[in-house]
Amino acid sequence: MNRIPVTLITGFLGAGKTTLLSNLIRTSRNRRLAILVNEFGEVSIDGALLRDDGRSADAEIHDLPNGLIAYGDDQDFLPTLQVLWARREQIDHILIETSGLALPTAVMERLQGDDLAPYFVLDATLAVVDTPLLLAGDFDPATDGDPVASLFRQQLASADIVVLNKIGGLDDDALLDAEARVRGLAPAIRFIELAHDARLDTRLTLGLHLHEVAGSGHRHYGPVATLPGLNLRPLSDQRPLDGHSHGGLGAHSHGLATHRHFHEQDPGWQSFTVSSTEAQDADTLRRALIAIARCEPLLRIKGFAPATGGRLRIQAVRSRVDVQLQDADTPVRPAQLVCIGYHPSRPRVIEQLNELTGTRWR
Ligand SMILES: Nc1nc2c(ncn2[C@@H]2O[C@H](COP(=O)(O)OP(=O)(O)OP(=O)(O)O)[C@@H](O)[C@H]2O)c(=O)[nH]1
Repeated sequence: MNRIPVTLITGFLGAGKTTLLSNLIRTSRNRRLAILVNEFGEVSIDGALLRDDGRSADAEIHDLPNGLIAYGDDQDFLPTLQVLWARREQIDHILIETSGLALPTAVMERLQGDDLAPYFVLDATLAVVDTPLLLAGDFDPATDGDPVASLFRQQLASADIVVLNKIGGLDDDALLDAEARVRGLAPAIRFIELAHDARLDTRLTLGLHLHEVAGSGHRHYGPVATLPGLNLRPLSDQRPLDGHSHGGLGAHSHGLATHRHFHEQDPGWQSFTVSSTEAQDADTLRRALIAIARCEPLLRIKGFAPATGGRLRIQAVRSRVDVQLQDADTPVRPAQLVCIGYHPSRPRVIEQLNELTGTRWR
């Protein structure tokens, strides 16, 4: 029985995961793809973007609303995979985009559990990196336990492949510097790939079989027993995955219950949606969002807004804000902006949007 290969795409907020996926869908016409998109925030923007791009003809998109896909209380992951397995004749490969605030290890663990391992096989885990932000030191820890730096590092450490994205305009020295930083943060990374404009060759991305061992049914991710140089075995009451290494912690063993704490969301990370029914002017909105991103602890803003002659598509990563007018026949709907940050204030964002755009937000 052929298992369905699964590729995980992880990476910090705004690194370019959805853009990369969109490009992969477009260039993988010979593979039938199922895409699971998992976002932090109650409104799904990424699934809409993938569908909107009109490139999803050969791919089916599933939005998974729980920002922590496959974590302890996620009720959607298993049923979704069961549905996909039931339709396996129509699916060649599954791609899962984790939220920018999740670790991929929860999915990796679930895939290797007894209920899924006979049917699915992890192909590879890719971590997408916003290279200019990496080079600017935005992921260097500001303080001990800095939430951005520590999540970024754990995401890299969980991956097989790091994809350096947004590299247009970077010279060789900058790329070597980025590679050295990645290797310093995650020495066990197997490959580093360069994505020009969020484009990767599908041959370097899908069908890599990085987690298969010839001649055996399947192997578990990172069991202590197979860590290089370690002659350890999982304890008798542990499943093999219980002993694995987390970024920065080194190899260690612990039970599944203790394991959970690594996957719990830091409550400081918050997402909220602001909306407006009034038409927005692209330039005014862009300037307003730049000003807001500079004074509020927001790391990501994305969504849509109505405008005269069409609708605006808004994408902001920190204070880099992109507002694009899309053609008039896309349906106009109330503006919905998903804002994600570390202890951001919704009332302050609304107050500033009202003031800076001259329109009413709530
Ligand atoms: N210049 C440039 N911009 C890029 C590239 N890749 C993505 N972007 C832009 O970066 C922004 C975020 O891209 P997304 O693909 O939505 O990022 P993401 O990682 O899916 O974001 P979250 O799901 O919110 O974590 C968008 O404005 C993209 O157009 C790239 O290679 N070069």
